[in-house]
Amino acid sequence: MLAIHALKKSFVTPEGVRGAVVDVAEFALGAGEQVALRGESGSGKTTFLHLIAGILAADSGKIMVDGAEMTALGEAGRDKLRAGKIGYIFQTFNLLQGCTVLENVMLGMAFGPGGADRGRAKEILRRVGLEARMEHFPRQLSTGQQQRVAVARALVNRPKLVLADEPTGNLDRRNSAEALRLIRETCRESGAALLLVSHDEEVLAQFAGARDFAALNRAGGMIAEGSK
Ligand SMILES: Nc1ncnc2c1ncn2[C@@H]1O[C@H](COP(=O)(O)OP(=O)(O)OP(=O)(O)O)[C@@H](O)[C@H]1O
Repeated sequence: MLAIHALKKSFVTPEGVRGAVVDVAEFALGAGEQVALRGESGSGKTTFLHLIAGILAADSGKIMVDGAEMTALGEAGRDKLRAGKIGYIFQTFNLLQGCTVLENVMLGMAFGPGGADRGRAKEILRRVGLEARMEHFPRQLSTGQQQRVAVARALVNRPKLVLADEPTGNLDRRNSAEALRLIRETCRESGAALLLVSHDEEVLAQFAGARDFAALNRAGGMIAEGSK
């Protein structure tokens, strides 16, 4: 489902210093597999997930997603591959405040393989328990409900791979447990693989054998002060 080989990404700081942020030799995820990575702030985890999703272009290396090579594509090709195969759940939800719950989910479908499908959007919103909230705006929802919209948007296109970046970081303990359960259940139901990154030990404890992203990433994430 996901295979990564010799993946590298560096950034140039405003001071003109180039530093390696991601350097991952090998990483793989099987179809339907659920894996958690323990990643501290600054470890490069968001950059890693953005590379997999094709939001960022890699400097070198290879990322294969469901048989397609993300790293061989330009920006438009990466956007298309992401829309077709990947769902992304952000810590900050990334909902459009001027759009209703239903519109937020339908926008997520607009670039997907089947185009916008109101019936499917409603079905997934019912699945996450937001049947009565479809015409509400994000600000009218609790944070836990907003994250459920984000989960629905990530899953609406039936992606093969779901990436979750600190998905419970803005939720209290009860909502966090609920959101995690919902993410795992909906991924399982739709056969999507799940790659979740978090520093929350309670979240990580729910996954058998959560791995340290720091052990995987030879670059160590943070660009060191004064490094060249
Ligand atoms: N576009 C960019 N230009 C320059 N440096 C960047 C850029 N994006 C990220 N970085 C740097 O790369 C390093 C890792 O950032 P990243 O966002 O991947 O960390 P993270 O592990 O997700 O941390 P956090 O949880 O705090 O977001 C940081 O030192 C950051 O300053």
